[in-house]
Amino acid sequence: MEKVLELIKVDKRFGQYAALTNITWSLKQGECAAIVGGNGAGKSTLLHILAGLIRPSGGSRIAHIDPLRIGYVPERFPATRFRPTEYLRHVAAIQGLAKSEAARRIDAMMAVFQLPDTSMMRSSKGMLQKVNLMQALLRQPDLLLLDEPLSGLDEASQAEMVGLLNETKRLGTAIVMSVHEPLLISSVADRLTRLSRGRIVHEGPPEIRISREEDEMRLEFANVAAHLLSELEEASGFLRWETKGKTGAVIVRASIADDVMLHILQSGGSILGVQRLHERSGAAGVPAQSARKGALA
Ligand SMILES: Nc1ncnc2c1ncn2[C@@H]1O[C@H](COP(=O)(O)OP(=O)(O)OP(=O)(O)O)[C@@H](O)[C@H]1O
Repeated sequence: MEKVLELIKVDKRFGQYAALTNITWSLKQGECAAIVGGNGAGKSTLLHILAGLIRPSGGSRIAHIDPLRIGYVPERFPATRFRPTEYLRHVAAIQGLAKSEAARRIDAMMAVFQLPDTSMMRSSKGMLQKVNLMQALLRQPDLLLLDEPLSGLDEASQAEMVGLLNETKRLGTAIVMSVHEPLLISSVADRLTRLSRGRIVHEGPPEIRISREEDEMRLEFANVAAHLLSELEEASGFLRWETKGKTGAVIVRASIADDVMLHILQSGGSILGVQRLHERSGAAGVPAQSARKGALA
C-alpha cells in the first residue's frame, strides 16, 4: 500500500530542549498507528508535526498525497453553546465545504454517531468527544490524527469511540493516535510506536501490552562498554544480571527498560531481545527482531 506521510530524521527543539530527536517514521494508507510513551515523551509534539501544525527544527516531513487532507482531534475539546449540527456547519464553512455537501455529510454523520442535537453545554464528555471526531471527519480526511481520544470517557463511550474509529479505518483513512489505553491499542491499532525522551525506542506489532511499572523485563544486549554496565548496576530499577559482560542479559524493572535500551543504543551497543518476565495478563514478549538497533530511527 502507498505511503501517506513520512518523516525523515526529524528533530524538534523548543529553545535548547530537544522534544523529538532523529524521528524516521511513515504511515501507509488505511493503517492505524498507536503512539505510546510516558508524560513528556513527545507524543503530542509528534502529532503536531504530522498534522503540519508545527515545523520540524531539522529533517523532512513528506506528504505522499497531494493535497493531503488531515483531520485533527485535539485532546481538549471545549463545549460551546451551539448544537452539534450548528457547530459542524460553521466548521464546514471555515473548511471551505460547499453548503449542500456539508449538510449531506453532517446528516450522515449525525445518523451514524447517534447524537442528540441539543446544546453542547449540556453534553456529556462522550458526546463532546463524538463532535470532536465529527469535526475532524467532515472533509473525509486521508489522515486522522487523535490526541488521547479516550481520555476521560466512561466505558460505554470508550467502546463507542472504538467502533467509530474502526469504521473510519475500514473506509480507508489512515490513523495516528497518541494513546494510553490497551483497549484502543488492541482493538484498533495495526502498529505501535513507543517514544521515550523524544526518541523512538520501539516499533512493532500492537499486541505488546503497555508495561506495568512493577513488571520485570529481561534485556539481552551486545557490545556494551564496561562503564555502562557499572552505571546500569547503580540504577534504581536494576534487579540482577543473568549474564554480565560485553554481551549479556540483565533483568530490570519495566519502568526503566526504555531508558536502559536507549542508553545501550546511544552508546553504540545493540539490543538483541526484550522479554517481559512477570506477565499478569498473558502479554507476549517482544520479538528480538523488533527491538534491534535498526528499529531506532
Ligand atoms: N511549545 C513548547 N515549548 C516548550 N516546550 C515544549 C513545548 N511543547 C512541548 N514541550 C516540551 O516537550 C516535551 C514533550 O512534550 P509533549 O507534549 O509532546 O509530550 P507528551 O508525550 O504528549 O506528554 P503528555 O503525555 O504528558 O501529554 C515536554 O517536555 C514538553 O514540556
